[in-house]
Amino acid sequence: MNTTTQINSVDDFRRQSDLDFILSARIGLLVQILGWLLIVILTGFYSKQPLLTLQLSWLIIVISLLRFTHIALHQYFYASSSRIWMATHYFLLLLQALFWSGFYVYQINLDALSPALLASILMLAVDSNGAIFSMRSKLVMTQIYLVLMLLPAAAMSFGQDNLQFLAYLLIAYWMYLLAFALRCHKHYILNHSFQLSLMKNKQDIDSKDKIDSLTKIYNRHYFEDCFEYQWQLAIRNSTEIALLMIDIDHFKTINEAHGQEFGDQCLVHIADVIRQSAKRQTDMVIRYAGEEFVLILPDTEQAAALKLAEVIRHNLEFEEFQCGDDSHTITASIGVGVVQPKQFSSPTLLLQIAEMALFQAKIHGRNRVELG
Ligand SMILES: Nc1nc2c(ncn2[C@@H]2O[C@H](COP(=O)(O)OP(=O)(O)OP(=O)(O)O)[C@@H](O)[C@H]2O)c(=O)[nH]1
Repeated sequence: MNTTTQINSVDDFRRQSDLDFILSARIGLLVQILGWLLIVILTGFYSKQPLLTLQLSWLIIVISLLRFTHIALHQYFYASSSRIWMATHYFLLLLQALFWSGFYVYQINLDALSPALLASILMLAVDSNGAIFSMRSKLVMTQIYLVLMLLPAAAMSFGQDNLQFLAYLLIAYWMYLLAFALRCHKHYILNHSFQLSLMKNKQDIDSKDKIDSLTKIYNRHYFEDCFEYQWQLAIRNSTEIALLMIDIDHFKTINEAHGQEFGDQCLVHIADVIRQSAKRQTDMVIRYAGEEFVLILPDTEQAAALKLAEVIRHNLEFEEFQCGDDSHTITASIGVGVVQPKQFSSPTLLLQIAEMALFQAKIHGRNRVELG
């Protein structure tokens, strides 16, 4: 089960803090059941009040089972109804807090110094302390939980002459827990903001490493990384791999006639045309050099590669490029190489074949496709 979502937005953060809140409640559930068993057995509460022990045991078991089921099913239902799911979680959690403070209040009215009362104070202290960490993702909920756990106990102790010291101790403890809760929550937020900024930096670096800033297609650096990989994949699968080397004709003249900005927009348009013409998910469009593009076509035969090269050449020529009032007809020469890579061969081979074919296309008059 994946408990960590990638945090890119406020919604992602809310989802992650909900999940942290839900999942960290699991240990608390065990503590509650164990704590209850120890209290009723070790303090003799069961022998004094067997019927009440059974009734309360049922109650705590039912609440714990409901909470356990709710936590276990979160992966199926949380996504579709996150608010209702969290509201139910809070409700069951607060019910459990009320169980413990109710038990304390009942004890104090029955016998102010019974062993079960002292044990339940210990339980309130242990559980509240554990809650600070497990609920660190939701500060308001932690505070409500502490109020329900400790306020009734403090108020009732205050009302008993011989237990007023306990009321002061509980209030002091409560203050300490509030400060501790604030600190834990602050750390939680800081940790996530740190992760978020790390992830953003990584995404920036990744995209700078791969993507050409002008045309937003893959850059040569990425091409060098992935061409070798595609080559090895083709060897492994015994498939052909095609490479189209596309060079824009007389681009220098375009720059000189219309200016650098027009030339830049022209390159963006060319990248779009190539990207739209190559429709397979596995096809890779790369800006190889200034006005030179490469298209890698994994698992593609010669006839299909030639057909696609012709489509690109045609689309470039017949969609006249327009930028403001200026327009220009773009033509490209395309060299096509297709090979079935053999063990221990180098991908440079395919690159050389396509480059030679491109050279042929240029010397045979440009605006044409040649096979290497
Ligand atoms: N606007 C713009 N021009 C670029 C960019 N990168 C390269 N160029 C220009 O592309 C032109 C390439 O010129 P050449 O290599 O002589 O090729 P060509 O003029 O296209 O001629 P042929 O390829 O022989 O048809 C140069 O003038 C470069 O300045 C760019 O990012 N933006």
